[in-house]
Amino acid sequence: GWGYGRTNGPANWVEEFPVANGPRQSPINIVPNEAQYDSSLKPLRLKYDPSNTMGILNNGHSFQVEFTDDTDSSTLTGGPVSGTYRLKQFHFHWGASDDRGSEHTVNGIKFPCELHLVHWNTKYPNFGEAASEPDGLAVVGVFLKIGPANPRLQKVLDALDAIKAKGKETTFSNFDAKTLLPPSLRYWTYEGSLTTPPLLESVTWIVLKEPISVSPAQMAIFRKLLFTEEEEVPYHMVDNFRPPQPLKGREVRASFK
Ligand SMILES: C[C@]12CCc3c(ccc4cc(OS(N)(=O)=O)ccc34)[C@H]1CC[C@@H]2OS(N)(=O)=O
Ligand SMILES: [Zn+2]
Repeated sequence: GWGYGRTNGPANWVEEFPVANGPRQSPINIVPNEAQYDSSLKPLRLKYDPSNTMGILNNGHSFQVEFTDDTDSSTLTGGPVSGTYRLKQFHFHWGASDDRGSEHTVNGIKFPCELHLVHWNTKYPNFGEAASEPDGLAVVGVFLKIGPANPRLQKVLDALDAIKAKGKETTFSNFDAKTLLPPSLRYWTYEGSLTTPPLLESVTWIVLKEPISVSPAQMAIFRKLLFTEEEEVPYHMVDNFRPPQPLKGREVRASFK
């Protein structure tokens, strides 16, 4: 199956997923000077209920914290979207070293890690259905920048020992995803896709301008995870990011001047 290696990585995905060369692929390089300030963009409204936290899973490509999505208690509204989008999961992408790891870049700058909070449009019956609609998903991207250790991130990192190998999951409860957001919710937004197969072109991307901090020691904890299953030859889960894709004429809007 697909992965991030030399023979099954982002350059090969088009063989099985031809949409990889589609008109609205993600991630992209964001050039702030070319982003159009749009005064009609509304403030982003994120309301997360910690009691919706279900568990934490190593899916072999990243790890994700999953939320129950049967009510409107953890939602994204406002911002560039209309309607209500429910939080389904959040996950990360990171590098083998602190000089790379993010999917989106800013003026070509890579961050060591990028957080994605994945939400689906409640005008569709469920997450899977929404994922195949052009306005089905809204993903909030948050850059992580090397700095002081992030105490809110630490609660997630402390759970990783229990999900070291692909397919492992464990209980994880009462996590307030809001604590992973920076003070400012100023954002860039553009129409894009999933950044992993099936690369569906169903995502309204909302990339926050302000990063949150992560320490080098905390980055080392991400890198102890494995892409591989317990019985297999172990490969560390690192460099699980897709590089920026062609903009193909898309506009990137800014919620701020
Ligand atoms: C399409 C699907 C739902 C969404 C989804 C999928 C796969 C990879 C994904 C990667 C993401 O990561 S990212 N970096 O934010 O893009 C975000 C969402 C993803 C499948 C899984 C179930 C749905 O498939 S389905 N229709 O039920 O069979
Ligand atoms: Zn992602």
